[in-house]
Amino acid sequence: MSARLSVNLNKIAVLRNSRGGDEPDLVRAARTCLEAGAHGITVHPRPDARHTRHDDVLALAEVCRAYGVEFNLEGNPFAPERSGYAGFIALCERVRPAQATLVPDDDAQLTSDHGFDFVRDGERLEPLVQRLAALGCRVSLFADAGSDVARAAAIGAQRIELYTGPYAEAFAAGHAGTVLPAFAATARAASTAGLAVNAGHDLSQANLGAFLDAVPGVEEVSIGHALIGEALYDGLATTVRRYLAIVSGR
Ligand SMILES: CC(=O)[C@@H](O)[C@H](O)COP(=O)(O)O
Ligand SMILES: NCC(=O)COP(=O)(O)O
Repeated sequence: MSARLSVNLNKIAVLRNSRGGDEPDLVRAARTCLEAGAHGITVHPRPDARHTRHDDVLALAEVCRAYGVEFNLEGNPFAPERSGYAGFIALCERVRPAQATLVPDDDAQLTSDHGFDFVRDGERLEPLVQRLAALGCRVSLFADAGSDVARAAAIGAQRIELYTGPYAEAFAAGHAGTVLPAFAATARAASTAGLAVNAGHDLSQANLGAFLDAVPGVEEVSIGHALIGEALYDGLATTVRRYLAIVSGR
């Protein structure tokens, strides 16, 4: 089984937002990725709208529908709605993404930096997981290596997404081998509990292959920051094809 590649377009939105206006255009970027063979599109709108915004979510959901690929919407279901941000569940009700990935990130965080504590958060997650499942969304929960993933299965999630930030850091420091066993063990525990496994955060062309070789059964990787950065040098379509070459056959 090859892992599928969902391209996160948040960073294109950051560039666009830095000047206002519509360029670079997220819909064009999504089409470019999909025509290059990407299996899906991911965005993670934040309540402060510093990346993708409500209108982006609607437009990208439409593009994914038109291409027959999965739209993966990420967000914190507990973040309160505010002007310009309807709230994660309301957004899911509006666009019914193929996959809703719940992430416990606060406004103050620069980026996502940990998974859920399923023992502590399980009770309040459960009704939201059920609500999203009733909308027809596959529900994936952001999870740290070593977390109690059986509890994620017990509250009705269908997948976990392994938070790979610590792996990327260890890889960059030359000691990926010290953290990979925990990721592999968590993936195996997820699979035993009936959960499929996604992975994401700071994955790159440099570190992706070693991760997929060591961690069994990863079904999808969502990649944005490194991919969009690499695309500045090599072009978006070429970069997506390079990621596809890495994931294929693993
Ligand atoms: C859950 C996750 O890891 C991604 O959604 C990541 O947060 C995207 O990157 P930015 O936070 O830079 O948008
Ligand atoms: N879920 C992870 C994601 O969408 C992309 O994370 P990153 O590659 O931007 O760090």
